[in-house]
Amino acid sequence: MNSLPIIDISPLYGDAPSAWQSVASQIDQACRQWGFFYIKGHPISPARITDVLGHAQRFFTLPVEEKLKIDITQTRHHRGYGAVATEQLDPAKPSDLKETFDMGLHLPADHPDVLAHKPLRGPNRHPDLVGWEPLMEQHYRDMQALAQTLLRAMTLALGIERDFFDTRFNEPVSVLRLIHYPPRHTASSAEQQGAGAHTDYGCITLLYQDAAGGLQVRNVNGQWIDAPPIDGTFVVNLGDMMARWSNDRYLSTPHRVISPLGVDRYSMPFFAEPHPDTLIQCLPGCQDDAHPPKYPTTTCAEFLLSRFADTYAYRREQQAV
Ligand SMILES: O=C(O)CCC(=O)C(=O)O
Ligand SMILES: [Fe+2]
Repeated sequence: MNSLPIIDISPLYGDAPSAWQSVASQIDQACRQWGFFYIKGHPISPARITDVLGHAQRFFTLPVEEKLKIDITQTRHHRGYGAVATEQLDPAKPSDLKETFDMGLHLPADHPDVLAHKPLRGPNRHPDLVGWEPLMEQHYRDMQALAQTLLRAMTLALGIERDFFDTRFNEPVSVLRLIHYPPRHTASSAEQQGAGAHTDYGCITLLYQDAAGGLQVRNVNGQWIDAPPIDGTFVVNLGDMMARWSNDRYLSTPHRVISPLGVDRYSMPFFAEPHPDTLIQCLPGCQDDAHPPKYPTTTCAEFLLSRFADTYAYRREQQAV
């Protein structure tokens, strides 16, 4: 249990339907043992990654007043820039040493959910940088498609209808996040972590990380294992909604980021989360007399909002008014 599995998902893009079964069973095993794995053979090109990363670096080097023009704490629908220490993933540690940009599905002002002031629904808030908006909107769509391909493979392992997730990811609340971890300067400053230990909230997360390193995953024996950058891969992990859906057959595993000494780190997680009204309840194949449902039924939006309130002080303040 010292290194994460690497799964080649290129057969999911070929013509042989039987290849799906083999990829699905590798994913199934990784989800049960780790809740974490790498994928290679995915369709997101290296040129795209370089382009998005270059834009992220350009954005994060802007003066903070410029970035705060799209301050996430001034929104109710979770879009825009989060300055250093906006988020505290581990309540036992200081706030995280990272800055972020979050975007979701762009919904215009006249969309029924926006008119009804539904939480997490609304327009994206992009910085005013040439080429930014079309690139990020395209990347969001491509990451969503990749997530849904993986989820379709997972339906084979979970024994549910092939389109189970597709129907639930209509107008999803998935988030594409860009993160900059400023360098840590002394070994003792490890106390303030880049990202404190946490589990993800959603369904699955696809993470690109640059070459700096620092991501760690807690294995089933409670040891922290490095998840080093591997060229051409994404790190995939399951979030709490998938653990709930699968009655903990699939693991939502704690992880954290220790910022490397003296170097900046950039990463880009894509959090795949379904339509806000989706019921998160134990799947039929994941329960029996010996394994009754462990979690009460909730909805995607209700669950996400309660987790956001745990990690963001500004959201607790918003909910109090
Ligand atoms: O930046 C990373 O490598 C991981 C970030 C993370 O775990 C998160 O944002 O949920
Ligand atoms: Fe995470």
